[in-house]
Amino acid sequence: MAKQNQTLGEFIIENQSEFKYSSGELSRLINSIRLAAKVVNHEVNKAGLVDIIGAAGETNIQGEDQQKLDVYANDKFIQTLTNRNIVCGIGSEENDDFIAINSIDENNQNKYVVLMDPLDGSSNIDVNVSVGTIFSVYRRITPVGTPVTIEDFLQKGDAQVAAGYVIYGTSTMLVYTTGHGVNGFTLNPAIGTFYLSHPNMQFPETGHIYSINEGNYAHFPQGVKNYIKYCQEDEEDRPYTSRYIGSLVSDFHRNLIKGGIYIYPQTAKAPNGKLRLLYECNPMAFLAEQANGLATDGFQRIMDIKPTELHQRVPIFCGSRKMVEKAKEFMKNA
Ligand SMILES: O=P(O)(O)OC[C@H]1O[C@](O)(COP(=O)(O)O)[C@@H](O)[C@@H]1O
Ligand SMILES: [Mg+2]
Ligand SMILES: [Mg+2]
Repeated sequence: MAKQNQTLGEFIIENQSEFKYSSGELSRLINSIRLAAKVVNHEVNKAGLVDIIGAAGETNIQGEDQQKLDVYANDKFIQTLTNRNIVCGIGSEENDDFIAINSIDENNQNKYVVLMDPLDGSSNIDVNVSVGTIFSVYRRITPVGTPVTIEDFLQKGDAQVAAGYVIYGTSTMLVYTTGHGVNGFTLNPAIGTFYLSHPNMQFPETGHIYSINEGNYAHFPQGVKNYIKYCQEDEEDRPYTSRYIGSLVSDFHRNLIKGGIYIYPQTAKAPNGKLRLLYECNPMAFLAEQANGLATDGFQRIMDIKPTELHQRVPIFCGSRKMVEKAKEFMKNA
């Protein structure tokens, strides 16, 4: 039973037995994410100083200019996970291909793969708006003792054993699930410890906030246009409030606490939307469903989608159950 203000370390140990493969390895993996989050948090908090902000001068496989903090966060998470001798592979937004990692004994004994978005909301780094890190964890499907392959990464979201995010905002929080509900931990920067501040987080059944980049309105599918009109109508408990931070983690986190829906749909320009299935949409979908919410691509559950590529994109409708169901209705009837 989660105890308020329990430390993250205590919580991990106490809940280890809940996990069917519990051998302490997943706990060590979550602990290494905790460590990397603290290191990155320290750097993010300085994201006004000249040597921290701005572009790193490289472009990633998505064609985006990598920010210095994208690269820094990527390096820190890869380093920390590798040092813990716990993962056999990492897939990252900032690396074209997956990174195979052999166990220290060089017999490919590690069982987990991690997919991550090391710095989410990169466009907000230089303007002092909250950003995040997103992670998703799977057990490998190829035999232990052999090198990891792309198949270990292209698993449906339903096979995730853990997922979560770190939000670097007014406070720094780590929010995650291992399939037994969603819990949020706040970092006390003075002593560098995460404390359980948000036990058993739940999406309110419905809400009054919709989050979508309306700047793309002209290019949205008719179903999305109709749903936005519905949100803006002067009927019943509407109009809803439009809130869009432009960092998926921050928009998701606000809606998780207050009730709301986040939508990044397909557009005429981006027929599969913008967000990446493996390290943005699947982890948020696992969290959403574990918190009594929903996540679809407008038609089917995100976690039912069989991935085909490491960096594939999908449309996403995610948040309070009744709001996502309503949006789905509009997509179906458009
Ligand atoms: O500026 P847009 O097109 O609205 O996109 C914003 C979305 O893109 C993202 O920034 C993509 O994530 P990255 O910053 O990790 O590339 C999301 O966090 C955010 O919700
Ligand atoms: Mg992102
Ligand atoms: Mg990113």
